This record gives sequence, structure tokens and C-alpha cells, in this order.
Amino acid sequence: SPVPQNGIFQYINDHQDEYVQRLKDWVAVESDSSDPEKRDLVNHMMQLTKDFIVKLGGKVEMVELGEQEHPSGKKIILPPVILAEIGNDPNKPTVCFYGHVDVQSAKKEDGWLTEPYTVVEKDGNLYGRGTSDDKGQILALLHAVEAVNTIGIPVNVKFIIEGMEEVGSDGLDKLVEDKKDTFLSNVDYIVVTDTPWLSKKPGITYGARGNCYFILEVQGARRDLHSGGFGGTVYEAMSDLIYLLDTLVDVKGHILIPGIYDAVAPLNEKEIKLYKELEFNLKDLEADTGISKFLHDTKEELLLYRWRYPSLSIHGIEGAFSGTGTKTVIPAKVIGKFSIRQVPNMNPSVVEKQVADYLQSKFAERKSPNKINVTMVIGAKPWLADMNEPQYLAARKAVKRVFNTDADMIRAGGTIPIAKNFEEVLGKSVMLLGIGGPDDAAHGQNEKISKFNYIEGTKLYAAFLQELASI
Ligand SMILES: NCC(=O)N[C@@H](Cc1c[nH]cn1)C(=O)O
Ligand SMILES: [Zn+2]
Ligand SMILES: [Zn+2]
Repeated sequence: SPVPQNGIFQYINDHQDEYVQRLKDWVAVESDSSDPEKRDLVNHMMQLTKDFIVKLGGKVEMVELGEQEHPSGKKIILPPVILAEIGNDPNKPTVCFYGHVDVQSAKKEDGWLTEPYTVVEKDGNLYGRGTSDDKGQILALLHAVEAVNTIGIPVNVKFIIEGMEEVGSDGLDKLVEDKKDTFLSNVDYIVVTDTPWLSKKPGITYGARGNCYFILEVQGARRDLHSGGFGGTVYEAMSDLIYLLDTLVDVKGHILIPGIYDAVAPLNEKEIKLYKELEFNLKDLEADTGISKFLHDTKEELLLYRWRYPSLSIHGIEGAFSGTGTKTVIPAKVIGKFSIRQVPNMNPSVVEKQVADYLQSKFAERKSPNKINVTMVIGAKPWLADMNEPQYLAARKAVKRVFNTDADMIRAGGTIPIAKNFEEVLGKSVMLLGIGGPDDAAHGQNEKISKFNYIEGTKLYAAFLQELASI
């Protein structure tokens, strides 16, 4: 039913149960984009999202992107991307929101306390895969649009919602390029709804690191071997791989690949001053993660290394024996996975060559007869914006209105693969306005969003739409 402008927050409060139920329905769909076997579920998730936007009165197009070459070599159809709009008044500004409804993988046996795809409400939190990254944030936005629309939408709203973000947004860069003179031609602002805050205080994000993801294959024998029969007589693929992975980064997190820091933008005093003013406590991070000592001792240093220096992480080894028990095998082929988060002004194609050259030279030094193959499967660019653009002002006003505090202006250590493309192709201001909490455990076990963030975050998006109309 129609409500007056100052009643929108009340409208949101009154619909909380419905919002939680919808999050339960969405989380129940195991839309893991990394697994080709789950592709139908990602497609189903796209359909659910479309249906809801249609219910809100939106005009929706599902754009097919063609095929994806999966790192396994398999060819699979990419999920469609949703392009949608609500409102089309040439006298109003147009904001385009971007987010995703695919998720990272999750299994109960990874160490979840509850079933990952069943939302469980406990102690003011909603637990489940995707509650924070990013289904909960997308739903908060859609519910905000629904609430605001009860008195008329104050700005034109567009949406780009995809199902491949967690694996590098395959095909989306081409879509943005293709649509720049049509669907995206009248967009004034781009807002990404997919980030956590730095603390309990709301944060507005003006930068994100890029990511170059590598697959390093080592092929030894034609088949797995008995370690009794062959141990001591063969060059083992697993030993080669562990040796190579160990040449990448030292114990202090310093990347050992020559030239990797060459392009990193120099640090200036202003930046450190900005970081000093942020609300962030190492003790909270220790309590949340169970880590007793970080690589850096002060808040400023930790943020510098999270946001504006590159980092290298080793993620896993495919093909290695990893089950329970004591299998005595020499794996024939193993695949190491690692990625380098990049910062301005690093360039993925330069990083790709630096990594490949370095690994080939280290392997040559080792004189193993095994074969290696290095492939970069994701090359997402870093992004950094001007936080004084008008939409940032609207977001600050919205934060003040909803939370009665000033927003922290923050950067993200993670990656929004498409963020830099939006800026480069459209030449428009990009902002990340997320509502995740600092301890939501995105990508990890027991991911959650607090009910406070979910509901007050809905109000934040509603207030932002109104503030944007008046700047
Ligand atoms: N919520 C943003 C996010 O988690 N993005 C992923 C994107 C990515 C980068 N490389 C592979 N996927 C992230 O890990 O930062
Ligand atoms: Zn995300
Ligand atoms: Zn994610």
C-alpha cells in the first residue's frame, strides 16, 4: 500500500519477515559458478532474480553470452546476464546497480556448523552461503527499490546482475562494450552492491584490487604410481609443484617474482592519514579469525597491505591425495592454484608474463624432466575512484540519515572484476556501496549477514535513491 516519504523506513521494518523469507528461498539455490555440474542451478537463480524484478514492475532482458571454456577444458554455456530497468524519465538521473547471484562453493564437511544452503537465524545473524556475498546485498537493494517505489521512484534505476562474478565475470566485459550505446547510454552513475564494511561503521568503497589467477600444471608419469615401487626412482610431480609454489612468496608475504612491484603506485602521506582516521581494530580481526599474529603490527600497515600493495595467495592443489587415510600414491599430474591481487598501476598482461617467465626459469634450474604449463585464467584489473564525485556525496548523506554517523571511506582488498571496465568503457563514476559486515566470512565457512545490516542496509539503499535524486 502507498506510504508517505518518511514512512519508507517503517514500510521496510514492516516487511522484514518477508525479506528474510526471500533470502531463504534464494540461498536454497546452490548457484556455485565454479562447478560445471551446478550450471543449471545458476541459470535457475538468474530466472528467480528475473521473476522478482518483473514482479517489482521492472522491464527485464536476459542476455546470452555464449560459451565458456572451463579451466578443465570443458565447454559450457554461460548463464545469461540480467539487464533490467525501473523508471525511464529523461528528466531524472539514471543509476545502474551491479551485483551477482552466483556463489563460491560450500559443503557442510568444510566445517560449516549448519547446512550452507539453508538459512539459519541465530543471535541476530542469518547464516548461509551467499547471505552476504552477494544475494543478501542484491535483495536489500531490490527491496529498497520496491519500498521507495510505493511513493514513486525518484531516479531511473537499471540493473546488471550476473551469475559468473565469483569466477571472474567471463563475457561481461564484452557485454558492457556492446551495450554502451544502447542499454548503458543514459547511465549517469554505477553502483556496485557487493562489499563489506571495514568495521561496524558503514563504509563507502572507492577502490578494489584486481586479481590474476594462475593454474600451474606439473605432469610426471602417465598414471599414478605406487610409492613403494617407484619412490626414490622418479622425479615426482608433487615435489616439483611444491618447490615451484614455494618460490613465489616469502614468509613475510613479500612476492619473489622479479619486477612485480615495479608498477605499484607510490604511496603518499595523504593516504596514510586517511587510513589513520578509519575505525578498525586489529583486536577485533584477531578475535574474528583466530589469528594471533598478523604480518603487520599497526592498523595503517595492515590496511596498506590489504588495499594498496599486491599480495600472492596459494589456494590449492588439484590431483593431490587429500582424502582421509594413508594412501601411498605418487600423483601423476598435479595442478597448483594461486592468485596475485593487484593494485594501481599494475597490468594483468604484464603480471602474466612476469609469472610465466619466472616459473619457467625456476623450473629449468631444477632440471626435472617433468612438464609444466602455466596459464592465467582470470586477469581482472584494479580500480580506484575519485571519492568526491556527486554520488559519493549522496551515499554519505544516506549513511548519515540511516545510521546517524559519518561513513568510513574505504577500499576493498577483494576484486570486482568488472569495476574498472565500467569506468573505462562508460567514462562514468563507479562506487561500491555494500552492506556486508566486517566478519561476514564471505567465501569461508559459516558465512552470514547480520539481520541489522540486511534490514538497515535496505534502508540505506532506499535513502541513497532519494538522496541521489536531490544532488
Ligand atoms: N564479492 C566480491 C568477490 O568476492 N569477488 C571475487 C572475484 C574474483 C577474483 N578472482 C576470482 N574471483 C574475489 O575473490 O575477490
Ligand atoms: Zn561478491
Ligand atoms: Zn565473492
